[in-house]
Amino acid sequence: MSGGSVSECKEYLFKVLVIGELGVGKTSIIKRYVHQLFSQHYRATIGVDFALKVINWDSKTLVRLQLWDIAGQERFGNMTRVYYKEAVGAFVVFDVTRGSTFEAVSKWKHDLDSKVKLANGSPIPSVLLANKCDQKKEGTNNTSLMENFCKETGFLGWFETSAKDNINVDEAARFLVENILLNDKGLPYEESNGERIKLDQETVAAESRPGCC
Ligand SMILES: Nc1nc2c(ncn2[C@@H]2O[C@H](COP(=O)(O)OP(=O)(O)OP(=O)(O)O)[C@@H](O)[C@H]2O)c(=O)[nH]1
Repeated sequence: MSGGSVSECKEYLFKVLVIGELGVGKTSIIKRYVHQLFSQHYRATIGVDFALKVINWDSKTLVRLQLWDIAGQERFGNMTRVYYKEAVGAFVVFDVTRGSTFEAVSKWKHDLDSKVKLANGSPIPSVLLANKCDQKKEGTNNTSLMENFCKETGFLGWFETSAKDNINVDEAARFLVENILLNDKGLPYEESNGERIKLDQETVAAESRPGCC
């Protein structure tokens, strides 16, 4: 009897945080990524919300990306330590139309790095999202400034995103997952088995998983 193909398949559950100031578009980015939806209507997130994206990464790897949408109003409170626990990656989001939200990025990054680490003590991989780029003033090019900022603050990289126009959302997620997989620190799904985090069924959207494993 031939065998082995099932056991060769790896499944991961990655907890990824989405943090940043109030109203920068955290919920919208997740909605765009998971449901391909966008709404102009603003409803502040209270506490934390979850969404799940299942990615057939390749023929042997399935990634369950659990996105934790942490309300901007939860800023640096005691609860963030609880929310951050066991995260293996993060997006820090700011709104390109509001400078104050960019100024707050360093604080979010510092808060993140002080509260969660990889098993080897390194900061978890994080990516900076300059959201609402559909509203960016024409002719502004901050590429070198942003690259320097990422180097100084320890972000792996940055993307201009628009949840509204679906710009770079998938690309940013792919980039982060690639880096998380390099660390390979996610728990194999069998070990975590859904017990670690109870998902709110109403906010969970799982894609079907054709073809993999
Ligand atoms: N033009 C534009 N508007 C956006 C974009 N992303 C989000 N918005 C709008 O910005 C507002 C806030 O978006 P949310 O996704 O609720 O922001 P949030 O960061 O989750 O807010 P909190 O949960 O309160 O911290 C909403 O009115 C969205 O429609 C974008 O890429 N472009």
